[in-house]
Parts: sequence; structure tokens; C-alpha cells
Amino acid sequence: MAAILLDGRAHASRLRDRIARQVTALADGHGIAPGLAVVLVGEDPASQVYVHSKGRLTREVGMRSFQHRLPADTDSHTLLNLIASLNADPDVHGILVQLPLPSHLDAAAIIDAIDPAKDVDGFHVQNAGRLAVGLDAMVPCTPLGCMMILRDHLGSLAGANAVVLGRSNIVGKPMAQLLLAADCTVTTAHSRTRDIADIARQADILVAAIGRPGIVTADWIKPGATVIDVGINRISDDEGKTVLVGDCAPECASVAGAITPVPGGVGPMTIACLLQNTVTACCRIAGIPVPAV
Ligand SMILES: NC(=O)C1=CN([C@@H]2O[C@H](COP(=O)(O)OP(=O)(O)OC[C@H]3O[C@@H](n4cnc5c(N)ncnc54)[C@H](OP(=O)(O)O)[C@@H]3O)[C@@H](O)[C@H]2O)C=CC1
Ligand SMILES: Nc1nc(=O)c2c([nH]1)NC[C@@H]1CN(c3ccc(C(=O)N[C@@H](CCC(=O)O)C(=O)O)cc3)C=[N+]21
Repeated sequence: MAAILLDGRAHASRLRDRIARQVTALADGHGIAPGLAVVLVGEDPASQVYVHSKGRLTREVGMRSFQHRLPADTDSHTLLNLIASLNADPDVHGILVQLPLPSHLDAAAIIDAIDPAKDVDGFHVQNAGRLAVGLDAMVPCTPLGCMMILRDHLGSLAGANAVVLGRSNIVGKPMAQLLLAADCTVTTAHSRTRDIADIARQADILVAAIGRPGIVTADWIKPGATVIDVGINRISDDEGKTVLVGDCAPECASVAGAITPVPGGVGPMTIACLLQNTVTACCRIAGIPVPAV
């Protein structure tokens, strides 16, 4: 039987509608407009596309968008000065520095300079630590979006065997933390994991965040499992056209119970969660609750 397709695009669109209502309530009730600053260093074409669509969707929900495009040879001093000015700017509630950064810049040091209260990516060690110990934190957007899709489809996740493929700081590790907080039994696998297909096949919930097209094949999947495909891989199709594919091969959909498509799955949820985190950051900074609308 073919898997249910978990439509991230539709879910993200509903989420953005709610965010737009929250933004209206903040304007009407408090005279505040949440603002998101996105910093892009260099001219990576994929990053330019993301930054452009983040700006468009930010304005679409009624928030303010500030974009800073810096040349690829920007030095760390200049970038740190920009971050300091965004930290101090009362119109800016969220700061995102697009990754990857050019190799001469130390991404960890740059992220460390962002005010944790404005770290809408949730990449700052303070936010990673707060998530790990169960305190209120800014939660990384991609894992947050994956959790929303899972909860929408499954309801309670308690007791499920969850396997996360990948252990990066931006996807795999925070994903595992969130699944653990939702009472799953969590296994994290990576490039040094032995018998990875056997481990993946134990999963009621399988999250693939490796970044290799089609590495997850049908034999990695427990029949009926819920599969979240985080991978975004650009490959050439038979006619030489560039297409976007996930980490899961197409035949996975004939074994899984439900699966997110690529494109149209996790990606749109990531951007919607970035907007949600900006509203959350704005409300926390202003000391008011997120409007319940
Ligand atoms: N949809 C979205 O919104 C987003 C999608 N992405 C996509 O998700 C994917 C992962 O991103 P990210 O976490 O940043 O990537 P990283 O390259 O930082 O991490 C990849 C992880 O996969 C593991 N890995 C690599 N090769 C293998 C293998 N052969 N078998 C098992 N594990 C392997 C690595 O293991 P090790 O640690 O041992 O090296 C690592 O932990 C990418 O395709 C990226 O484009 C990312 C962010 C957002
Ligand atoms: N500081 C930082 N924060 C990030 O969150 C961050 C980042 N850097 N660097 C790059 C990755 C990747 N990422 C994606 C966001 C949206 C889609 C997305 O919307 N994808 C669409 C398709 C878009 C297309 O066609 O290219 C989809 O899957 O349907 C994909 C990937 C955020 N990232």
C-alpha cells in the first residue's frame, strides 16, 4: 500500500495564517511589529534563493524583514560588528546568519555572538543547552517543523521507537532531543554506525537527515513506519535538469505508512517555524504572552 503523503506545504501555509493573526494581535494590542534580520555572506545560489523566500514570507505575515547581504570576503570583525548592531536594535527580534558561512569565518564564534534571546535558529549554545535540560529555549526550526508534522499525524509519540539518521547540531541532535522530550525511545545513527539499515528498520518514527540522495532504501523501513525526510539534495535528472530529492529513495513510499515528500515536506515547515520563532522571541523580549488566536 502506498504511504500517506504528509503535506508540509499545506501545514506550513496554515501555520503562516495563524502567525499572521498573531502579528495582527500584537500590532492591535501592543503596537509591536516583530522584525527578522537575515544575514547572508557570499553568493551561494541556493542560499540566495532561501534568503529571498524568507524575506517574502516574513513580509507576507506582516512582520518586518531586514536583509543584510555581505560580500564573500567579509572579515569576522565586520560581521561581528553587524551582529552587535542587530543585537542592540529594538526593531530586530530575530537574527539568522545563513549557513554555511565562507570557510575563513568561524561559524561557532559568529553564532556565539548572537543575543540568545534573538537566536531564532536556536543554534546558540545557551539555547542548545536549555533544550537539552528541558528549559524554555529557542528550538531549531527544522526539528521543530518535523515535530509539528509528527504530532499532527500521530498525536502522542510516547513510547515510539524513533531513529534519527544524522547528528548535526542544526538537525540531528536537536531532533533527537525533541523526540526524547516527547517520550520516544531515541537512537541516533551517523556515518560510523554499524548495520545502519537494521537500526533504521526498528523505527516506528524514522527521521532521515544525512544529505545523500536516496541513501535510505525501502529495506531500511519498518512496514507502516512514519518517515520524515529532511534531506534536500540537488541532482541532475535524466535530461540534465536540476531536481530536488530527499534522502529517501522513491520506493520507501511503498513500505512506510506515511512519509514527507521532497520538495513540499519539511522545507516549507522550516521557514514557517522561523517566523513562529520570531514571534516567540518578540513576545519574550516584550514580556507578553504569544497571542492565542
Ligand atoms: N528541509 C530543511 O529545512 C533542511 C534540510 N537540510 C538538509 O538535511 C540534510 C542534513 O543536513 P545537516 O544536518 O546540516 O548535514 P551535515 O552534513 O551537517 O550532517 C550530516 C549527518 O549525516 C551523517 N552521515 C553522512 N553520511 C552518512 C552515511 N553514509 N550514513 C549515515 N550517516 C551519514 C553525518 O555523520 P557524521 O556526523 O559521522 O559525519 C552527519 O551526522 C541535508 O540534505 C540538508 O540539505 C538541512 C537543514 C534544513
Ligand atoms: N542559519 C540557517 N538556518 C537555516 O534554517 C538554514 C540555513 N542556515 N542554511 C541552509 C538550511 C536549509 N534550509 C532550508 C529551508 C527551507 C527549505 C525549503 O523551503 N525547501 C523547499 C524547496 C525550495 C527549493 O525549491 O529550493 C521544499 O523542500 O519544498 C529548504 C532548506 C534552511 N537552512
